[in-house]
Amino acid sequence: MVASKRKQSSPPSEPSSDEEPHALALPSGPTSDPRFKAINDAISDKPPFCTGTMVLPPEAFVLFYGKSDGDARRIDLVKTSESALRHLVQTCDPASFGVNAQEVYDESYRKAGKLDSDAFATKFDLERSGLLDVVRSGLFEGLDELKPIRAEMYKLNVYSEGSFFKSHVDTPRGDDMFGSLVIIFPTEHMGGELLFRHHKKEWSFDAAAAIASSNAASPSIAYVAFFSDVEHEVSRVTSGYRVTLTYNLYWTTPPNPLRFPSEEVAKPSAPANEAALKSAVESLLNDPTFLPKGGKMGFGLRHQYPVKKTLTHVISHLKGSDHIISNALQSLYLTPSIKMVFQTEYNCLYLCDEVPTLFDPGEDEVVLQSFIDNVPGTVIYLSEDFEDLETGIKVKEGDKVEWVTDLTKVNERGEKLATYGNGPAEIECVYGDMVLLVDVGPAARRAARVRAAAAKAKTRTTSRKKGRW
Ligand SMILES: O=C(O)CCC(=O)C(=O)O
Ligand SMILES: [Fe+2]
Repeated sequence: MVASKRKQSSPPSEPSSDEEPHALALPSGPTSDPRFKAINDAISDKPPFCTGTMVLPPEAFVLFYGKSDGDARRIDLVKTSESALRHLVQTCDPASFGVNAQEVYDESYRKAGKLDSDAFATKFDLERSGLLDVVRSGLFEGLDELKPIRAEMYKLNVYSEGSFFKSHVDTPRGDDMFGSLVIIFPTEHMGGELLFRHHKKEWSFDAAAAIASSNAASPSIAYVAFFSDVEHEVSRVTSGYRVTLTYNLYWTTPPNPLRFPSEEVAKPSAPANEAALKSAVESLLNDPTFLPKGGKMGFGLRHQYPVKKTLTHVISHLKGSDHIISNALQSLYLTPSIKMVFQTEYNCLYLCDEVPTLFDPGEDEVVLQSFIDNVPGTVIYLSEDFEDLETGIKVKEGDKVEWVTDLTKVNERGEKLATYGNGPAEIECVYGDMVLLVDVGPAARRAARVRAAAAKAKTRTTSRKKGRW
């Protein structure tokens, strides 16, 4: 079948000549739709990062470094001198970054020194410091605070006067990677704040100021951990030396499940907004005018997730409010699924069940038919009265998607999946824009499901209370 010429009873508006050929025609303003207001109001994110300082024993600040046999040096990053730091800078290589799969050196984008992990050894022991537990509860909420994570050391960086790293995301090094951790040593410096941008919000962290104001009797490091799909940059260092260790953070399985605190032993409370969100979804499902004949609720996810070929791992790796939404739906016996979303020609979205590999980087348009022929998934028509006169395909009532939270970003083309990263993208692992889709069934059947969920929640509370008395 050739790519159909889509004809619609109300034709999609032609982009005007000064518009991008692929200007997004995404479903607009669910956040302002009164039916979805309560849900959107209940979705509040904690910031996508956590920061702090940590007092460490004196040996933790000792660093050995060198690039060839026999030339290793020792430096104590608490008591160091200007000349010792200058030597460290001279030993570093220029730090690169990634534009898609390419490694790039460009001092107008990133100016910093780096040592790979085979050129240094630090006495800072991340495992023993207990910092990973602090990071886990700083980044995650509810039961996710109990999920085990692991860190892999990545690089040592030195930002001397005039150094910076412009806006980027951290390149995924596996589909189980969720974050990055930066340790900033207490070497004197000014500037070099880490700035974050996510969904129209901005934050910054000034590690030098945090260490200075910690007033600890013993020296401390500063740390910042963040979801690595969140855009960030290091502002220009205006004086001194900013010495950092970077780690990639991964989900993992507990090495010894018996040692790991189970839900029964330690149960962090659910995030404060989860109950409000659940009751807002409940009210919507109870509304007989909402998708009366059935259909799907769609939620644009706020984070991106690293993917290789399949998407099956994503549902258990959700971050921030994405995770809270999925939990609320599951507690109402709904089964959300994750789809990778592409905008195609003719005002259509294609929601893929796996990562497509059919892109021709030279193609201007993502052609719907090539998806249909090659990737399992679902066509979503953004116009309600869509009808393809050639094939007779119509939007059926039961196929309708109501976008409950904004679908702000979609993947446009394969080549755009990876962008500016802190290293070259591994071609088989990229960040993707995704949505959470959930079939809600016709109104008549939904009420029973909501009642059953409410009854189950009540039984759970009563039996817990009984146990306690
Ligand atoms: O040094 C920092 O605070 C962040 C560095 C960074 O973003 C990176 O190395 O990718
Ligand atoms: Fe980064």
